[in-house]
Amino acid sequence: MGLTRNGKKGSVRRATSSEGFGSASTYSNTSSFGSLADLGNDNGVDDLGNISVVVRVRPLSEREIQRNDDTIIQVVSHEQIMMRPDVRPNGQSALSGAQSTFNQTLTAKTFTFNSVFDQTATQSEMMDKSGVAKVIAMAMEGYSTTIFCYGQTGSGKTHTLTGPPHLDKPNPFSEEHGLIYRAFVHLFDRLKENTKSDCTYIIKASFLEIYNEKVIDLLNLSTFKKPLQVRWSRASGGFYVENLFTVECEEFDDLLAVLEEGMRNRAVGSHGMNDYSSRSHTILTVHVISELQASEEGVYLSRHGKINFVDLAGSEMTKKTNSQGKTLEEANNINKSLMVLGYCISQLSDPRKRNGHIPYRDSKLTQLLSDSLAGNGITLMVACVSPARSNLSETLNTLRYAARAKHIRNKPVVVMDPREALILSLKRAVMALQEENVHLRNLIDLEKSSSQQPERPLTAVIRSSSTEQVLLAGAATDTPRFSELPAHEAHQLLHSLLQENRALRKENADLYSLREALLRQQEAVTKHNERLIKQIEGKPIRTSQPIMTFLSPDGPSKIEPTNGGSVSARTSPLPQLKRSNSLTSISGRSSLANPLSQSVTLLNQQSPTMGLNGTGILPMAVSREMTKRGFNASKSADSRTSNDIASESLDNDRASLSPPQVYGHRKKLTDLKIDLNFVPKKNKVNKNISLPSPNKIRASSEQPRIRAMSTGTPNGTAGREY
Ligand SMILES: Nc1ncnc2c1ncn2[C@@H]1O[C@H](COP(=O)(O)OP(=O)(O)OP(=O)(O)O)[C@@H](O)[C@H]1O
Repeated sequence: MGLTRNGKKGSVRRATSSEGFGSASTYSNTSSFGSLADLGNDNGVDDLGNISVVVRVRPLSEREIQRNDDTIIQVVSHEQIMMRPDVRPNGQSALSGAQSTFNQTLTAKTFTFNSVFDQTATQSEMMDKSGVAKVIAMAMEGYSTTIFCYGQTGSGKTHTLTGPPHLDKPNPFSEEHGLIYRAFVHLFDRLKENTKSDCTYIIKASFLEIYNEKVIDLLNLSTFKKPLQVRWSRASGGFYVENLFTVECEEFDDLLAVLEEGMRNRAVGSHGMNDYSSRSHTILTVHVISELQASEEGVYLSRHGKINFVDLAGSEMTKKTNSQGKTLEEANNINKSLMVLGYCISQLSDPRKRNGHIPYRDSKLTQLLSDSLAGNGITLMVACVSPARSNLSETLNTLRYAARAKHIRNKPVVVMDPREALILSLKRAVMALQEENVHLRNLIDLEKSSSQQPERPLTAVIRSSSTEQVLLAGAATDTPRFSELPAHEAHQLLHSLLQENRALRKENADLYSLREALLRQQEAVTKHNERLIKQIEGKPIRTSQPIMTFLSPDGPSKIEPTNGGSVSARTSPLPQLKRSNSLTSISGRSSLANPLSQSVTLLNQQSPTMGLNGTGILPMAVSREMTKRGFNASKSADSRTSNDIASESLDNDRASLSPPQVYGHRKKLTDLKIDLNFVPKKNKVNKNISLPSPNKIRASSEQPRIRAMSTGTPNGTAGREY
C-alpha cells in the first residue's frame, strides 16, 4: 500500500514516433458522427439540456471470483438495468422469505438510462455508443462539455476513461484504449476533415488533479509543493484554476504527450479493493478554439469549446479497503468531496431545490464541476458499477445518483469572445443600415429623376454622403483580424463602428423625413393638379411644346400635342394619355411660358400647403437636404410641374415603402438574442445585441443563448501557457 507518484520533470514534450505513438489516422474510427440535429436520437446525448447518463457494468474481478461472489446485475435492454439481489444465479431466493419482505435493499429494482453496457462491452463499443462523438462535435461547435466517470472504487472508471493499468503508454494498435485516447483520435479526424472549411482550430490542453482538497497541476510539478488556487471569475461566471498550465497541441502526439505526462504524475495507490486506485480526482481539459470567418470584411468569430475528461476517485468503505494512515486520509477526502458532489446532484435534480443554494463551494471538485453540472455545458456521465453482490449497496448508491443526475438540466451556450461578438453584431447592423440607406436613396433618386434632374450615379451619391468618411474608416479597419489588433486599435475600431452605426441611423432618419416631406408635397400637388385639370377642361389650350410628363407604374409617359394645334379640353386625350405608354419623348422643360405650367405655379403660390412657398422654393429643411444630395432646389420648383402628376405612381411606391418593410431586414437581426456579458470598463454596451445565427448552432427550434466569455479567464481553466 502506498502512494506512487512518478515525479519526472514536469515538462510536456512532443512524443516521437519511435515511442510508438500513432498518428490520428492510424486508429480506425468507426463511430458515426451525427449532426446536431441528431442529438435527439439514440446513442447518448439525448437532449441538449439534460445530463446524459450511461452505465457500464464491469466483469467480476479476480478477487470477486475467488470469493465466490455472484452477479446481481442484469442488463435488460440497451437502456435498462436491473438489480436482482433477491435471487441467486441458480434461481434460488437469496434470503429467507421474512427477510426479503422487509429488506428493501434486497428487492429487485430497474433503472433506465441513456445507454447501458454490460460486462462484455468493449472499449470500442463504449466509444461508439455512449455519445462521446457527439460531445466532441459540440465542443467543436463552441460548447463546454464534460465526460465524467462516477462510481465506487474499483468499478472501472479509469479503465473506461484511459484503459487498464498495464497500458501505461499509448499503443496505436491496442484495443484497450479508453475513451480519452479514442476521443483524441476522433477529434483529430474531425479536425482533418474540417481543413477545407473556413474554420481554423487551435487545440490546447491542461491536466490537473484534486488531491486531498489541493489542486495540483499535473503538467507542472512545482505545484505539488504549492497547490493552485480555485478562483471565481465574474467575467465568465464560473470557477477557474489560477495559473494552470495550458499546452498548445498542434498535433495528435502533443495531446497524447499531455495525457501520458498527466497519467504518470497523478496520485495512484493500492488498497484492499484496487491495486491501482486513483487517490485523486483528475480533470483533463482539451480546449477546442475555433476561428470562423464570419463576414467577407475580415470579421472573425472565435468560439471556445472544451472537453473535460473527469476521472473521479471512487468512494470507498474504509473497512473494506483496509485504509490506514495516508490512504485513510485520502479516502476521507475522496468520500467527503464525493458526498458534496452527491448532495449537489440531488439538489440540482430536484425541481423545487435546483434554484436554491447549491453548495459548490464545499469542495474543490464541485467548484470545478459546477459548470458541467448545472451551468452552460453539456455533460455525459458514465456511471461505473461492479456486478458483485458484495458491492450491492455501493452499486445501488451509484445507480441512484446516476438516475438523479439524469434529471439535471443544463443551459448549454456557445462561448465566444465578447469583443468579436460585438464587432460582428455591429458589422451586421451597419450592413443592414447601409442597405437601407441605399434603398432610401434609390427611392429619393427615383423622385429626383421624375423631376428631370440629371441623374448622378448612386456611388457618387453615396460618396457625397455625410457618412463617407466613417464608412471608409470602417472599411480600412476591417482588414486585420480583430484578435490580432492591439487593445487601443481594437477600441478605435469599435468606436468607429459605433460612430458609423450612429451616422447611418441619423442619415436614414433624415432620409425618411425628406421622403415624408416630398410625399406630402406631392399629395398636395396632385390635388391642385386635379383642380387644374377640371379648370382646363372648360378652356381650349394652345401650346406648341410638350407639356407634361407622367410617371405611370409602367414607366414614364408624356403628353405631347400631335400637331402643335389646339387641344380641346372636352376632347382632350388626357385621361387616355395618362394610361398610355405609347407616347414618345419626355420633356425636360416645363416652362413658365407654358400656360398649364403657369396655372400650376399660380396655384402653388396660392397654396403654401403644397410644400412650396410663395416663390416656388422648397421648405428650408427639404431644400437643405436636396442641396446636400445634389438636387438644385430652385429648379425643383420648376420640376414640380412635371412631378405633380407623377404622384400617382408614387402613391403606389409609398405603399411599398412602409417602414416595416424597409426595416424588415433589420428586424430579422432580433431573431436571436445574445446574452452578451460584455461590459467595457466605462461605457456599458447594450447587452441584448442582436446577432443572426451564424450557422446551425442548435438544431432545435429554441435558439441557444450565446454567452460571451472573458478571454483572460476561461471557465475552469486559465493561465499561463508554455
Ligand atoms: N470493463 C472492464 N473490463 C475488464 N476489466 C475491467 C473493466 N473495468 C475495470 N476493470 C479492471 O478492474 C480494475 C479496477 O478498475 P479501475 O482501476 O478502472 O477502477 P476505478 O473505478 O478507477 O477505481 P478507483 O476509484 O479506485 O480508481 C482494473 O484492473 C481494471 O482493469
